[in-house]
Amino acid sequence: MFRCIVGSLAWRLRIRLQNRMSHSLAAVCQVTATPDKEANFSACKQLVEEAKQRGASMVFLPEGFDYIGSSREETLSLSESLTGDTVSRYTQLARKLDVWLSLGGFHERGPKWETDRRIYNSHIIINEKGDIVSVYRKSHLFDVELPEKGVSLKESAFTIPGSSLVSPVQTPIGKIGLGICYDLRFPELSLALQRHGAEILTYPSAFTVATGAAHWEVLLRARAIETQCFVLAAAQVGQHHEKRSSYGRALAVDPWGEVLGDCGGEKPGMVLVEIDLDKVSSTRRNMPVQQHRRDSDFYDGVEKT
Ligand SMILES: O=C(O)CNC(=O)[C@H](CS)NC(=O)CCC(=O)C(=O)O
Repeated sequence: MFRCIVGSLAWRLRIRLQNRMSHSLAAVCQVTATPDKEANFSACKQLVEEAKQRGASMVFLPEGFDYIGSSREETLSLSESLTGDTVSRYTQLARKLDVWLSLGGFHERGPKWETDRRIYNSHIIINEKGDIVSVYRKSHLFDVELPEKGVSLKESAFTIPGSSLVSPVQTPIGKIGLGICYDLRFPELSLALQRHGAEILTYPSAFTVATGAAHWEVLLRARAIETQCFVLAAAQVGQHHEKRSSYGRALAVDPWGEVLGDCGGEKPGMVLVEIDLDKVSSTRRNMPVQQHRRDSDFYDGVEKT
């Protein structure tokens, strides 16, 4: 009798632990998108299926998962609305596989598309039922010229900046704050999301090779350390077309700043990482930087000398 009770308790505990583990596995992916939307969907679908099979409850795809265009014209003409074919295929995939998705940067036609032909760069969260639960539109646009590094991109030539941050989303792996790529360079954004309750920050990206080599890992780890959040960054890797390549190294970082997973800089793939939210609470408890932060007046007011 006693052994039976102990046995049954142990069994239940094991199931509880297993559930907890399997509910907190995240798959952070990297892909090489091209202008071919069909091929991109099929490559991403394969990654999502594999991630699900390996136990992930949420899968992260990078900025430009839908496509990377080879000219401004092509980028614009391939864009769709949230009700278009591409997003609807992903909502069906999420429902069929019973998995959450972060679609890191969708080329979304703007509200006045017919007249101005402008798009948003939108990070979409889809739940396991296939509902869109959040859309964040990239608010810092990458208009950067680095002549000595061969980088010249002007995102604002075709993209409208989003007008606000969005509330962190409750998911099976934790509360997720949404950013996109270049947003990573603005700690104000990550701190604001942390203040609004984020436990995990996400920066799906298509970093250039030159800026990635210099800044990618440092920035991601810094954002994790400052906010004491997990940071998940799906990435584009390799050559998209004759004019553009991306740095890769999709990364998962824990709240202490340790790299938990790294997809490398070579080819498409994924890393599976356990999101243990106890790491968030213990890191914040042991070093309460958010409580030590002074109010914004303090940093605004510099004493005159
Ligand atoms: O253009 C598309 O289709 C998708 N969007 C992008 O690839 C964006 C805008 S050009 N890329 C970045 O923000 C790179 C940032 C970067 O490399 C850095 O901050 O160093």
